[in-house]
Amino acid sequence: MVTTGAASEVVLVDMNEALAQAQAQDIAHAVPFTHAVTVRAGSYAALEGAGVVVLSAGVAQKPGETRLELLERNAKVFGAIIPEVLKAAPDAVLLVASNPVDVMTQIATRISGLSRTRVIGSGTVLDTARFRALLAEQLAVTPRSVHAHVVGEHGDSEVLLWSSATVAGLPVEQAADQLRRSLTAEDRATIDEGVRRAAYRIINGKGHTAFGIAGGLARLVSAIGADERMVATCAMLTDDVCGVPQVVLSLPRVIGAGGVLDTVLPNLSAEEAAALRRSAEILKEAADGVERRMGWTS
Ligand SMILES: NC(=O)C1=CN([C@@H]2O[C@H](COP(=O)(O)OP(=O)(O)OC[C@H]3O[C@@H](n4cnc5c(N)ncnc54)[C@H](O)[C@@H]3O)[C@@H](O)[C@H]2O)C=CC1
Ligand SMILES: CC(=O)C(=O)O
Repeated sequence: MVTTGAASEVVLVDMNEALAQAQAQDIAHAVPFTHAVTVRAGSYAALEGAGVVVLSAGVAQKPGETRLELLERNAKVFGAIIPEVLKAAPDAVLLVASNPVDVMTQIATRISGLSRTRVIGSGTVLDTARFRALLAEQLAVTPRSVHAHVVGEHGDSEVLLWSSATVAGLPVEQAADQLRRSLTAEDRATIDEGVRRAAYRIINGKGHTAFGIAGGLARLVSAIGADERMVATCAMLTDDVCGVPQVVLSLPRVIGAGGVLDTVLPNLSAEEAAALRRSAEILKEAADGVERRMGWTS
């Protein structure tokens, strides 16, 4: 947020106060090279007046662990922090990053009691970025010129929408032909694996992922602050996805002041629709299970 000027003030709140202080100081020392942003650590009370609160507290995956395995532990963390956040910043948009981000968005919606449009999960924003980056590399163009989306779970069952992916208005296969680049079934499988398994690989190498999600969250904060009506694949509680009712997952959403302003359902091939339905079923089952175990439903 500091390097892009997404906010004028950034406050870090963490149960580890010494860590929050140290991070805030370190980041503040980058400000002379970036934008006019103030950065500080604080208690929940310091969130007063915040337009957006990013929820990223909790535990992260260890090497080999799936995102869904974090569910129980992070649900308890949200039970503790969301009431505190809302006391200080009752009008903020909640932007959820903690994993499993889709189900955590459902939990945040329930605990906060806010309108579903004000509780956004970063969802597959990062996977969409990874898809665009890998396709761009394959086609030798900049990722900004690749229009492609990942929908469904931010996790193992996510769905890469190859059928609607375009470059210069052309389906990617035709663009690859004109650009004299290979895009065989094998290339596509490599890209699919590269997107779907990216977090596992990065966590194996450095213990956590940070830069990609930071870029995505900062971009979403800008879009909300400036009422941009930017389309991004964010997670939100949705009435029906391919026949699965009341499920939180990612679809292209219009993001602006106040949160999610609208949702667009892309054209899906039969295979993509079946995969999205499967992803919705997995998330629904995980969310229903944690709601039962936390005693929120009978
Ligand atoms: N949505 C996405 O695309 C991504 C999500 N993540 C998720 O974000 C979360 C955080 O990841 P990292 O920053 O790498 O982990 P981390 O362990 O470095 O940071 C988590 C922080 O939460 C704090 N915390 C824990 N319980 C708390 C409580 N009750 N109140 C206040 N603070 C509390 C800890 O003190 C710690 O500093 C994880 O769930 C991770 O899986 C990480 C990267 C990408
Ligand atoms: C950690 C995580 O969810 C990611 O980098 O995709």
